[in-house]
Amino acid sequence: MSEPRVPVTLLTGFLGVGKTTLLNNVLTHPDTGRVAVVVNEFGDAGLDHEIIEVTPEDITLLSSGCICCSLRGDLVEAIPNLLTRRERGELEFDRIVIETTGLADPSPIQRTLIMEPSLAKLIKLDGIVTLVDAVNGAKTLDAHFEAVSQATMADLIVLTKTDIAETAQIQHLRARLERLNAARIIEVDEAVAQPALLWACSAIKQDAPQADVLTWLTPKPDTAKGDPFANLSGFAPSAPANVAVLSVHEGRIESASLVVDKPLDRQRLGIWLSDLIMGQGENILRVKGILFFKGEDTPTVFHCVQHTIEPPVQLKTWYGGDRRSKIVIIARDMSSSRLQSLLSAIETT
Ligand SMILES: Nc1nc2c(ncn2[C@@H]2O[C@H](COP(=O)(O)OP(=O)(O)OP(=O)(O)O)[C@@H](O)[C@H]2O)c(=O)[nH]1
Repeated sequence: MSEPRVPVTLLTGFLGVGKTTLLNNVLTHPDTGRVAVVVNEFGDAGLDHEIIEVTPEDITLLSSGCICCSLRGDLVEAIPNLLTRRERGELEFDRIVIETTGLADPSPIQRTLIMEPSLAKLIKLDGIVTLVDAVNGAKTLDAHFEAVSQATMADLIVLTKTDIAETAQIQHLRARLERLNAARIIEVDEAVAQPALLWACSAIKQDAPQADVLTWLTPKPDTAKGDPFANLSGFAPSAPANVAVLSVHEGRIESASLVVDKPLDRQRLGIWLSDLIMGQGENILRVKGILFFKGEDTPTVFHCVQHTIEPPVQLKTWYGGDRRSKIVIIARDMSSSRLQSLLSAIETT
């Protein structure tokens, strides 16, 4: 059965990173289908909706506030309104992009999109795309936890302003981001040339190709070690020489990962996950994984953000011999040994 829900992409990134510029490039690309845009602007002086180059009817503006803290109610109304207008034939679109304010923490928005019953039946969160400025990104990560949170939440990170950044600056920032998040990192030119890279970048879908699932979970196989899951957590085992000392904000972020050889019990794993989220939800930025359950031929992919568990999805196909479950936790203000011990409890389930 085809997916009736409309895919929604959350486009985030700090103030001035280049969200509107990328969106304009994507919307005018001949390969981009029909996209409805929801723009959230902070304060009364927002102009983004005036400089986005799609027809005004295709843009819904949520102004004077930030959707992560005050305007989630508006979002709950804006999306059904767009879909009603599509049903009436007033608008044509196949996907929705929400451009957040630069100060937005994506996790509460993500929670609204997944958990709000009136939205969950209409839309499917297609992925969180976070833009990071190659010139100013390092300073922004130093100064703003929102920027760290945006980078940590991403299913895909797009480096902007690479045209005016030094090569060393880009490498340095990449290494720093890789320590925060296992998500794939591309440069803005790639996204402009091939906008489809921005879509479906989360692997939470039944027909996700195996390679995409592995990239989503483990984008950087450590070929030197011959173990594709050596970088499972997205954190390098030790800081590469060119990585700056982490900012106080990044210092609050820890991660841990686990690979389990034997098939898991679906019910018990569910209890483990609920206990984790109920007990530690405030601090859990992300849990994601691929799980092989007893008696099931294909694995199940899942992810959670803070208190939100997105409904797990069992993949239709899986080839190859590696049938180990792999789980990553990224959290703030929790030690990696604490995370590791929470994860280890899975092995006794
Ligand atoms: N050189 C260069 N400039 C860029 C790039 N992307 C964006 N800019 C410039 O950066 C400035 C901010 O870009 P916007 O697209 O408005 O950024 P934004 O993230 O939408 O900004 P806010 O909505 O204020 O958060 C503009 O002057 C853009 O022309 C890029 O890849 N390279």
